[in-house]
Amino acid sequence: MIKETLKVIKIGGKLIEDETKLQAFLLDFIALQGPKILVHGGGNMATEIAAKLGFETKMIDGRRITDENSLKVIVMTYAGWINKTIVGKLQALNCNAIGLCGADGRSIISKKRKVAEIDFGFVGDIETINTSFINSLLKAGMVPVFSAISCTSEGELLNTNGDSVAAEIAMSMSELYEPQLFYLFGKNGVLADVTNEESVIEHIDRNKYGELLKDKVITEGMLPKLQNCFEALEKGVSKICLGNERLLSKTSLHTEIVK
Ligand SMILES: Nc1ncnc2c1ncn2[C@@H]1O[C@H](COP(=O)(O)OP(=O)(O)O)[C@@H](O)[C@H]1O
Ligand SMILES: CC(=O)N[C@@H](CCC(=O)OP(=O)(O)O)C(=O)O
Repeated sequence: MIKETLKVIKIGGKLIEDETKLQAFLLDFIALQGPKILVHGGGNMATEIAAKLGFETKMIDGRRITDENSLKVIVMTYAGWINKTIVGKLQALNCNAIGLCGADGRSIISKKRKVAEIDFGFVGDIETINTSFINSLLKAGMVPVFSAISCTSEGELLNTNGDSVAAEIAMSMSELYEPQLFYLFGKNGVLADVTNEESVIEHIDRNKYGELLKDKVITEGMLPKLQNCFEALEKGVSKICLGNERLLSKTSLHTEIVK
């Protein structure tokens, strides 16, 4: 049976905070035909708000150490201001968006990460995606907009990297669709030299990924983006691309992850 394409798009913090870039992206997004899901981060804004409240932010390998105070800040920032602002803008463009975190409709159930070498605090690793609930929204013509907050089956909200949320949704939805995954962030793609926007690496396979990790070409926020990509390709995601805010509309520079 040929499955319908489902586009899962993740937008990052730097894009969200730039009004012009966000609007350009949203116009491309609403023009996409067929079922689609938007996932957003917002790490930068959470860090700024936490600083204003006098809380220091610690990140390890692109993931936030989330204590009780930072959990409150991130829930308010991601599931509140950012999620509702994006939904409002999409509704203004006649796109029937619905904003969600993992608790809504038990859509993203996670488990608190066990303390190993690092105690990440209130950070969740995703266990199940409620594919039938998400599909019912899609079938009703809605566009789910997910913030990077998951929830345990006991109702505890947990911080979950937005890149992982997007990858897990794409992988799980492959039961029903042929998902494609797009990461839109502040650069033209994965760069061989992070200071040179023209140095986009057009294709990355497992071997190349290993080399890039070994040579520390991929660091910080790029790590969670690429971590799940090869698993996603094995688990039914048919295409994975990374690029800037115009990735959906243009054919110029970007990175594609290949088997
Ligand atoms: N090889 C690389 N190519 C591009 N960006 C990289 C690379 N290595 C590390 N990065 C960093 O990763 C960042 C993207 O991750 P992140 O800030 O989490 O994005 P977002 O929040 O927009 O999704 C880039 O802005 C850049 O600073
Ligand atoms: C556990 C963890 O790291 N969660 C991320 C979730 C937000 C996110 O992914 O934001 P960007 O896409 O803007 O980076 C964080 O709090 O930064």
